[in-house]
Amino acid sequence: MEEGSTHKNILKSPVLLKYILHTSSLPKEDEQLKQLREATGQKYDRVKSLMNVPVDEAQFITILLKIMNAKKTLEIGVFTGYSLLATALALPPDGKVIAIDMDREAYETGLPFIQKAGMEHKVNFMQGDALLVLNDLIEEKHEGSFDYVFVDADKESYIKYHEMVLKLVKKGGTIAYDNTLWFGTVAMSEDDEMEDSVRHSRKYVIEFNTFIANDTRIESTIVSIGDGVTLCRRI
Ligand SMILES: C[S@@+](CC[C@H](N)C(=O)[O-])C[C@H]1O[C@@H](n2cnc3c(N)ncnc32)[C@H](O)[C@@H]1O
Repeated sequence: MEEGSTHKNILKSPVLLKYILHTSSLPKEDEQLKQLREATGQKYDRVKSLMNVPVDEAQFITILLKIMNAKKTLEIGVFTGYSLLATALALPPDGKVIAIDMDREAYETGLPFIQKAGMEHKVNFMQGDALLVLNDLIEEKHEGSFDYVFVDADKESYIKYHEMVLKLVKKGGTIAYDNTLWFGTVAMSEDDEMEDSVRHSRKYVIEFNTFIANDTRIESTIVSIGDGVTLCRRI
């Protein structure tokens, strides 16, 4: 199978994606990440499996976390844990990632690979609705303490997550929002053809992108990797 063809990617040239992956000094894909993706593909249908972040995006997250010297991180939207394991692997030995998802079964599908990679001690999985768990974290005095937050859950709630995450991330810290180019549809016309499921969340992604572009509490840019990642720096 052509490399990259199983991944959701805004970059439409598989040849260029292959070049990028083979011309980076980071390992293309950790063995346990590879196995986690394969196990996800065996358990879930193709559409669901595509929820794992693509390889080039995971590499981008890896280098970002290392450049930042990130230690305390948060993830909203774990699924089977591809971005979670990539994050844990990039953190120093005493690094931590609090990982929130309502779906424990999906997390447990990926857990054996997190364990085999020797990363379980860095992960604190919290099952529940993300808004409620974030509220608990704020009440439990985690305010202003996270170096990095990755948001990859329901697009309808991105603006609400943003308000809560702004309380949790430290000044100068980074927030990354996944899927903000939404298959490229954010720049398409309302009348263009697209699947109903894509059209449904597109509206929320566009609202979120406009909101972020006008939020003076952060600096932000949209990076055209994966399905689009909005990087924010809390001022
Ligand atoms: C796109 S997937 C995450 C993919 C993951 N980052 C990866 O790389 O494998 C989105 C996840 O968000 C979770 N989710 C959606 N809405 C949620 C909510 N309100 N609270 C907690 N988790 C939620 C879903 O259960 C799903 O597992």
